Amino acid sequence: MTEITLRRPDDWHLHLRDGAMLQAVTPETARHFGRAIIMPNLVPPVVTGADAAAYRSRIMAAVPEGSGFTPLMTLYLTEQTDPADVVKAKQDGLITALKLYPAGATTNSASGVRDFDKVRPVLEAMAEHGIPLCVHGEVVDGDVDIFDREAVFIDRVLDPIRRATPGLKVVMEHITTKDGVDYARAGGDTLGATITTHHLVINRNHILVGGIKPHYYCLPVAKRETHRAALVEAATSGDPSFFLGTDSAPHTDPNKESACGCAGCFTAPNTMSILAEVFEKAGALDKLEGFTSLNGPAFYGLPANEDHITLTKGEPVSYPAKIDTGDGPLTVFEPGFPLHWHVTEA
Ligand SMILES: NC(=O)N[C@@H](CC(=O)O)C(=O)O
Ligand SMILES: [Zn+2]
Ligand SMILES: [Zn+2]
Repeated sequence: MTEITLRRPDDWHLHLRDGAMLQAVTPETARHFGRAIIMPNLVPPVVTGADAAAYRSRIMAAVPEGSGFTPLMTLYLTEQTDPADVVKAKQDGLITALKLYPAGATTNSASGVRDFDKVRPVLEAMAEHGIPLCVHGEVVDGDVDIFDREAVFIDRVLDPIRRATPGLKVVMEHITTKDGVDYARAGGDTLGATITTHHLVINRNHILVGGIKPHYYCLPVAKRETHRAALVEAATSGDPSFFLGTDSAPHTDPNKESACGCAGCFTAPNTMSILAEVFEKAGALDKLEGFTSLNGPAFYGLPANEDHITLTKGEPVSYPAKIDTGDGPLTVFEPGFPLHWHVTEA
């Protein structure tokens, strides 16, 4: 096969940031994607319906003219979140989901949840009104090894929350382990999982062997190869529980290439090329559309995009190694293999 046409894809987990970075990265996603779930971990975070409305306007101002890109807004769940504000924001069409960050788990998560009992009324209101909860699924306990934090979160936090709040729709964001795959697969209609582009490509050796590679450092951190293989198997299986959330998470080079570098991989520009390569290698190009364009909308109860994009296979394509932003240079994720597929019509 040398050409493939898909319903226009959506990105169910995306960081656009704010200010100069927002201006630089929004066109990179708007070029190929129809919609994206916009993460609320700004400083300060997007916590109220009014915050989401204001952020949405700033994003729309950065969307290139003629693009049909639609940001789907989320609120950052805190111990102070007011259930009534959440329900009103949903009813006003301002938000699509809420985001749960365990306090301290990842970039800008200081306002996240420490005591899960405190957010129970919000979770109950969300279950009642069909508002999905997107979850960064890692415990933060100092005694839990960073490579085990996802699996422990499922047992200690996620499973109890789901049992206590029947009907709550949950998305396990950016799963990185076979444990995550198995739990998502067994979870029925109210449980979905996003998988990033980079976790389909790298394992922990890519970060650490032959010198430390800060541009491969993200959270949850990439795990050993057996886990990467389980993610590829899940993404390419056609199981509607799994859909694309790139977690494209831009940080400038000085912030990545530092003694204490930020977590996040910037994959917006080349994600579709990388995914086509990964799915082709797995003999599953026919499953790409489900993963990028159909399973996500079905989980969120939204229609798939009406329009299409076409990818064509040819000589290796190159992407800029970096893009310039008003905040400084930003490195584009380098998959480490040639990319033969590129988007020829979008
Ligand atoms: N994934 C990351 O490594 N970083 C994200 C936060 C997140 O999604 O956990 C970021 O905001 O930079
Ligand atoms: Zn996260
Ligand atoms: Zn993220």
